[in-house]
Parts: sequence; C-alpha cells; structure tokens
Amino acid sequence: MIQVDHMEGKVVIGILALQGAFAEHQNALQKISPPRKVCSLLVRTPDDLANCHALVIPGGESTTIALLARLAGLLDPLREFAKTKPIWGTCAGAILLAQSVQNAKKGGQELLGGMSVTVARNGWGSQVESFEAPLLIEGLQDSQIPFIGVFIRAPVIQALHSSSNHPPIQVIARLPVGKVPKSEAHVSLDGDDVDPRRIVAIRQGNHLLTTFHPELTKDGRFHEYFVRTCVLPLLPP
Ligand SMILES: NC(=O)CC[C@H](N)C(=O)O
Repeated sequence: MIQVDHMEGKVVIGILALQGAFAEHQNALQKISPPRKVCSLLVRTPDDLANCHALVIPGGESTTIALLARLAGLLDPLREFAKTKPIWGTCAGAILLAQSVQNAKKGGQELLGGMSVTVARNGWGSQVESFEAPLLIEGLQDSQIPFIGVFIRAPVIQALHSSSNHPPIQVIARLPVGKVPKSEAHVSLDGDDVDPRRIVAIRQGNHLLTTFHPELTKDGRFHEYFVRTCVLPLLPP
C-alpha cells in the first residue's frame, strides 16, 4: 500500500478500515494494478479521510462500522464525503450508503446516506442462508463472463427513489430469476411497479453500491470497474 508520503499528485482511494473486509479490498485494488497516478490508503481517522479523493466501504457489520465511525469522529466527515466524492459500498457498506433501512438494529441505526435507495438489512436471511450466484454485470470487462456474487447476510434493495438533487440510478446487475428474498415486497414509493428486490448492483453518478462482496473473490473486474468509471474521471486528461 502506498503511504501518505508517496501520495502527492495522486488520486487516493481510501478504504474505510474500522471493521470488516477492508484488507480484502486493499488486496483486490493492489492486484488490478491501477494506473500509476492512483493509490490507496486505509482510513481510520478524519485526517486519513481528508487525504482521499474516493472511498470504499467494506462489508462487515453496518452497525459496528457506524459505531466505530462515531467513536472516531468520522460520521459527519463521511456524510459530507458521500455527498460529492466517488464512493463504493459493499454489503454492510451498501447499507451505510442507503438513504433508509428496513429491519434496522433495534433502537435504530446510523447511516451515511448518499444513495437514493431503501434497503432491507439481512433481507436474504441469516448467515446460514448465505449464497453465491453468477451475475451478468453491465459495463464490466468481458461482461459476457458471469461474475460470481458472494452474498453473506446481504441487504435487499427494496426501493430506488428518484430525486432531483441526485443523478439518476443505473441498474448494473440483477440476480437471476428464481431467487426470492425474505424481505416483503415493497410497495413502490415512486410509482415504479417493478419489484427492485433482485437488483444487486447500482451506480448513481460516481457512487456505486453492491449488495454482494466482490472483494471476497479472486475476480478483480469489479474493482477495475470502480477505478475506471468512478475514480479515473478525476484524473486530468
Ligand atoms: N456481509 C455483510 O456485510 C453483512 C451485512 C450485515 N448484515 C449488516 O447489517 O451490516
């Protein structure tokens, strides 16, 4: 990992490293050998975050990540960051980026927001109901070759919201027909009758959300996709 003293002039991708699969994201980003002007940094403090141009929030446990972020004084800086900068949330990270959550931890749960979706936490069931599924993902390199989605106590996308303050949402992956979530079908808030619960990856401007864990496979195409579509546009031509 490139350290702070080597970061000058580079686009820095932070990886929120409070809990969860941050080391796996770090390995995956290193493996895809991003362009020389891109480097990554583990983020544990507001100062770390201030050095970043983009951020990855790993899978893990959203309530624990939020609690540790609060203790580190990172909650508000992260909320500000999520308003404008490229950010990718996987699984627990996806929950944190949602504007609202169903089945939240008792007593409520703190979110960062930034993406116009409602998710149901643990909407596919408990740990033993974790599963893998082949996904065809729009815009991925060799997109005709399925990407294996690893779903571990994953959230279910219950609703996509349209908002005049946010860029439109682009659906980039759905589960194959036949997989039925446990969360109840959502009654559309926005007049959209299509059941969103099989949607597992979306992009909204320079924000990316995946309800599965690309960092737990050896397939680096999703990390390459994030760097190419959300981070590289930050580099001057
Ligand atoms: N694999 C995961 O990241 C699980 C997410 C977990 N269910 C949560 O609520 O945070």
